[in-house]
Amino acid sequence: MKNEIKMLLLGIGESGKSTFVKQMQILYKDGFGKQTKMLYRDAIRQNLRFYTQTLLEAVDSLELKLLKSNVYVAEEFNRLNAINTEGQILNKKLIKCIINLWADPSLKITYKRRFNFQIPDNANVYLDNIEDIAQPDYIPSEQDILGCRIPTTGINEIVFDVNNQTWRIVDVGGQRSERRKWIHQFDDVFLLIYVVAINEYNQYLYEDESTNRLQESLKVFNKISNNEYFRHTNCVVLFNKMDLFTEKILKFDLNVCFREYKHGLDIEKARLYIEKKFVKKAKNKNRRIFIHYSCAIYTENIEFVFNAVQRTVLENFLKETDVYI
Ligand SMILES: Nc1nc2c(ncn2[C@@H]2O[C@H](COP(=O)(O)OP(=O)(O)OP(=O)(O)O)[C@@H](O)[C@H]2O)c(=O)[nH]1
Ligand SMILES: [Mg+2]
Repeated sequence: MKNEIKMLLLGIGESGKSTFVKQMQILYKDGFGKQTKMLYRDAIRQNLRFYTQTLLEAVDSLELKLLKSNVYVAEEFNRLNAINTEGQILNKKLIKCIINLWADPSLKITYKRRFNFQIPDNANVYLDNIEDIAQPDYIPSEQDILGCRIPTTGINEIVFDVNNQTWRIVDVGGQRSERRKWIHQFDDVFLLIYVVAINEYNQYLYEDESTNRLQESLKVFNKISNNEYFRHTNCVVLFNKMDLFTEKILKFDLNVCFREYKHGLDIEKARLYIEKKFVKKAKNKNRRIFIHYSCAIYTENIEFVFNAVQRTVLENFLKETDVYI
């Protein structure tokens, strides 16, 4: 095989690229050291404060009312949040405020209507577990770390060996401002993985609240899959966040994203419809596009997907060498 296989992860912001890399760290390297865990602990606490602030702002914009007893709590939260600008600080008063606010029926309703504003679909997990996360001796578990959101700026790389093969996985930031850096990573890519958060069909971009996320992802895939650089590059489209998709698609129709879609609230039909939309974009029919579905926060699932990806690479490598025999 090759000395080193370079695999490039592309996809718009929040699709799950860095989560995939975290899984490689767990599966094929030595997981997370103490120092890294402490960095994630702080980031998780920051996530918690930010989610509460976002929900409070959304309560206002949706014109909902907090319980009378929580009006003061919200003011107190905003005051403390503004003083303690270091996001990782969760003192006792702040913790109490967050617990009370998260228990408020209006925050729960707001969270259910989250497609109207910007908050991740898994924000509830940390909010539900705030008491553990706030403990002074809290050390995040692997699962906590996999759920943590830190947008990538610049380039993030991981190199590891598996089955006598060295892999270099390159992860980039997917938000619009980050995408102009992508081109610097296009050389020598043996395998391109384009990650799509399939559940985001009713959400709008963080950086532009008038653009649907799945539409943006399709547009970016169109450019990438037809880019001269990748004319001969093996390409996997990874439809990620299947756990959130299967839950959401039974409640929210896909026609909010594709107006012509008329198959109703059906997981299989919606999944295949989206898959076809992506496959159709890749015009070069001499190169196969491989499709996989995933839930990047589950280690076993990503192990399974990565094994399948390795088989794909091996088969293609054999085909390529055939040509030279
Ligand atoms: N429930 C669920 N959450 C996921 C899944 N994959 C990723 N996430 C969460 O989605 C959020 C965004 O994931 P990231 O890996 O940071 O996304 P990214 O593509 O690296 O984003 P950028 O760095 O901004 O380009 C994180 O909070 C992850 O925990 C999934 O399959 N299911
Ligand atoms: Mg990232």
